[in-house]
Amino acid sequence: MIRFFQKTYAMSEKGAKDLRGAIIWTIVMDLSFMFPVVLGFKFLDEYLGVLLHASGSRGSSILSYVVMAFILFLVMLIITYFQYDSAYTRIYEESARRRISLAETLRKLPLAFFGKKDVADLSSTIMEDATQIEQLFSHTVPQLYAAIVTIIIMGVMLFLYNWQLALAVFWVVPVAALVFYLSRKFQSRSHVLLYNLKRGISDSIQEGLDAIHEIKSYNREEARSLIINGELDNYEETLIKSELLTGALINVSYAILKLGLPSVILAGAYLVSTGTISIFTYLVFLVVAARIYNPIMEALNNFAALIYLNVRIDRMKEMDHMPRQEGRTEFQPKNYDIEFSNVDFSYQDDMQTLKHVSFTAKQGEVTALVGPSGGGKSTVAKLSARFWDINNGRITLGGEDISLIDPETLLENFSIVFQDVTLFNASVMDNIRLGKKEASDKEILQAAHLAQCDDFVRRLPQGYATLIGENGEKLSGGERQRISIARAMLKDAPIILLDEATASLDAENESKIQSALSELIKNKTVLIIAHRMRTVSGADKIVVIKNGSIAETGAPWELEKQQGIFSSMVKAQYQNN
Ligand SMILES: Nc1ncnc2c1ncn2[C@@H]1O[C@H](COP(=O)(O)OP(=O)(O)OP(=O)(O)O)[C@@H](O)[C@H]1O
Repeated sequence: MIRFFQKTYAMSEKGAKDLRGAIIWTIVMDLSFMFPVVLGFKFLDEYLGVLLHASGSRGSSILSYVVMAFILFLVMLIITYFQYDSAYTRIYEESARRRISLAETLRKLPLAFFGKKDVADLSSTIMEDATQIEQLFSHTVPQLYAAIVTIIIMGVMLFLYNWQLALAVFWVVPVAALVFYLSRKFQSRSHVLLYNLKRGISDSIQEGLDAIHEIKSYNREEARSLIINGELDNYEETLIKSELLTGALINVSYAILKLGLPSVILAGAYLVSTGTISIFTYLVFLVVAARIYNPIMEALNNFAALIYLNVRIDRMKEMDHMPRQEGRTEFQPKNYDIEFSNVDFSYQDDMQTLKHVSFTAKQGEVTALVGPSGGGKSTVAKLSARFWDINNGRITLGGEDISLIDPETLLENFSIVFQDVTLFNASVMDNIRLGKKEASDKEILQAAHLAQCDDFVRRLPQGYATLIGENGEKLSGGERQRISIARAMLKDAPIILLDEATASLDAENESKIQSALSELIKNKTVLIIAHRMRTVSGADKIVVIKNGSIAETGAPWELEKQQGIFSSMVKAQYQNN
């Protein structure tokens, strides 16, 4: 049973055990709700038995019934407490565990996985889905399983008591369940459809918000609204259709269940008239028939909710089964040379991005990746830090295969300065501190100074304590980049990955960043994505990447002599300047 719950509901072992406990307590609670009915019948049997089936005998006093009722009330109270504790407290604990485990999964996914589209989707899986699931687990699931077991127990007891009337009570249940079962396929399909539509809408909204500047500057607000409105209309239409059909099927099931009571009335009256059963038995079944269909309807309702749960659980399982990046957490390389040997890589199955890429970026040297746009420079740089795992070949750091090293451990050795700097709505100081969380204020100020941040920070209202807005919106591109360089300085990792995209900066800013960078890269393994040939002349080694393959490699002066791609790029750039 534990295994079944773990597999079906993507639960931890402890969570599955707690769910079993919640179900057992809910069964006990459901059965305990029959205590007053049983006591009532015993009372009726004793006091009115003579009238009903000529066998009553007054054994107990009314006071003893009051005492028994009080004791039963206390027992029911205790049972309800345990049911509450098992269904709510523990299931919510499992929910917390589930969220933590999803967050852990995210940590182990390749960095490249976190495209903008997926981030909206992932946060909705962690927050919204996990909340829905926790509600279903605390209410629906224990109630459903408990209702099934309770109804079976009561059914067996009623059949043993009188099979003809039990048949009159229960014939409707399999028929109603059959209608429900037949509708299950439809419900399940429409829930998957609705869920995916909803995910699509949140992606579109997220995308719209992310690109709000572009949308406004190109006057695309109306077109964008039309797209989102269209998606919302489609969702609404599908939702109404699904609700109508699901509602209709559920109501057919309810209507069938409602035939149960008239069946008992008719069959009971007939059996009493033929003297097959006593009026007392008839009464018992009438009371049972009046009470039993509500829990069955509830069970059917819960069953419908469970179908919805499955869609969400499947999404969680999908996340759980995504390929994770794992590896050794101890890593002491003998040096920091990065070596690519025959590396093949593709983002999508049908398109190879890198083909047989081999080169070495040596420690203490600057290796510049150059080549036409879209050739694969950024891809090579990111692969060296294991943002993705490669398809073929080997990438080593200090002779050790990086695919065997835990990505977080590996990244401790990298300082990365890319074009798209991410800043947080915190102070300048705290944004730089991201490079080394235990750094003292003095170290941070030193790194900021080296990265030429002092002059622009001085102009900010509270200096280094100024909050810089969502993703540093109050700063210019060059200022953001210098903060990113300060972070890298502070981290002082042995390998530097640098996207030297400073072409958009003015001359003063550019020279400041260049001097900051020259401080940063001293004595490190430096892999630089170079856009300007001027800066590349100082590199120790050039690797020209074109169409995903290495076209040329060597020292700048060697390549200039070859009159190949590199030399024509250098010439083209000088002609343009
Ligand atoms: N996340 C991604 N998913 C799918 N394809 C991608 C992804 N990132 C890059 N590509 C594709 O891989 C190829 C190489 O891209 P890459 O960014 O490595 O080139 P690049 O040489 O750095 O270009 P640029 O100089 O313009 O920055 C391109 O065809 C690009 O469209």
